Amino acid sequence: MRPIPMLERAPDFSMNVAAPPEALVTVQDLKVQIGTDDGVVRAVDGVTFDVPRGRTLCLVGESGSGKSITGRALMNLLPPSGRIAGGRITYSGRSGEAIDIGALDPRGKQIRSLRGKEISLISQEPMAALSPVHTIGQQIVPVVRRHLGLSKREAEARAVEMLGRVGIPRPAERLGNYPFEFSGGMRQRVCIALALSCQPRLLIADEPTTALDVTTQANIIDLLQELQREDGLSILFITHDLGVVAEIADDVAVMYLGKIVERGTVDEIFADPRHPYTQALLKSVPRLGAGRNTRLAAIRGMVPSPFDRPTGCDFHPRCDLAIKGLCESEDPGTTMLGPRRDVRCVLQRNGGAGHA
Ligand SMILES: Nc1ncnc2c1ncn2[C@@H]1O[C@H](COP(=O)(O)OP(=O)(O)OP(=O)(O)O)[C@@H](O)[C@H]1O
Repeated sequence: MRPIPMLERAPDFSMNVAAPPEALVTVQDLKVQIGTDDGVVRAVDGVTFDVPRGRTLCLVGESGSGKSITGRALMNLLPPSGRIAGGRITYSGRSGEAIDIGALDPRGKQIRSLRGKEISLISQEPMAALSPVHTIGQQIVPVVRRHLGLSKREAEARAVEMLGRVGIPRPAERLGNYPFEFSGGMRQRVCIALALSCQPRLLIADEPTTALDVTTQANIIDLLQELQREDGLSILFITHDLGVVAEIADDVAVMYLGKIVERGTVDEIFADPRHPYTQALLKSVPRLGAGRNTRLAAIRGMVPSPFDRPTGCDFHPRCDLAIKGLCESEDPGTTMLGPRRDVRCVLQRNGGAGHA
C-alpha cells in the first residue's frame, strides 16, 4: 500500500457552499442481494451517493464490503444469482432523459447500448476482459463500429488513436497483436483503450491498478486524469488503497459490510474523518513525513461474515469507541453533516458537533 501523500491538508469546504455539482448518476438506497448455497447475501444494503459530471468518486473499504457489486449494479451487470432488491439508480442520458438503470432488462437492448457506449468498466484483471484468441484490433474495432456507427477503416483509425492515447508505442502495428504479447501494464492500457474507445460518459474502474507495479499505477492514474480533463469523463473508482484515493478522488464514499459509513470530499475525509472505521483505515496507512518509528495500527478483528451480521452498528465489534448498551443495539442511521457529507455513527448525531 502506498503512503498517503497529503493527509494534513486543510479541509476544502467550498463544496458545501457552492452549487452542488450536476450528477451524471444518482444512486438512492440501493440494495443488492446475491443468492448463494448458504443463503442470501445482502451485498449492498441501502447505499446512497452520486457521481457528478467530470468528477471522480472513490468507493473505498476492505474486501467484501460491496464495492464491486455496487459498481456492477450501475451497469445492471450482476452475477447470475444477484438482483437489485431495492432503491434506484438514475442515469442522466445524453439528451437529459432520466434512465432507471435497475428497471432495465439486464440482457435487453437498452442496457446493452448503454454498456460500453455510455458506461464502461475496467476491472482488476485485464485478461478477464480480453479474449485471448483475438487480436486487440479484432476486439476494439467491432465495438467501435457498432456503438459509433463508423466504417471499418474509420473504426481502425479510432482504435489506433485510442491505443496511442493510452501510451501504447507503435499503435498501428500493435493492433494485430494478441493480449499475451503485451506486458501486464500494457494489457491494462489496452483495456482502458477498449473501455474508452466509444467515449463513454461514466467509467467504472474496479481496482484497475491493484495488480500493477507502483510506476505503472501512477502512469495509469495520470492517464485517467488526463482523459477526464479532456473529455469530462465521470469516474467511479473502486479501491482499497487510500494512497490511490488521495491522488485521484474528488469525493470519497467509505463502505463497510454493504453500507456507506461515511461520505464527503477527499479533503473532508482525509482531514476530518468522522467515522471510527474511516479513522482506523487512515491510521492503517503510512504517512509521508511520519517518523520512522511511527507504528501503523491494524484494524482489530475481521470483517464479519455477511451471514452473521452484528446487531446495531455493523462496525461496533471492531470499534474502539463503541458505547456499551448503545452501539450493539441501535442502528446508527445516517447523520447529514452537509449536502453531500454524511456519516453513520451514533457519536455523530446531534448535528455531528462532536468528533468520534
Ligand atoms: N458472484 C458472487 N456470488 C456470491 N456472493 C458474491 C458474489 N460476488 C460478491 N459476493 C458477495 O457480495 C459481498 C460484496 O462483494 P464485493 O465483491 O462487492 O466486495 P468488494 O468490496 O468489492 O471486495 P473486493 O475488494 O474483495 O473485491 C461479499 O460478501 C461477497 O462475498
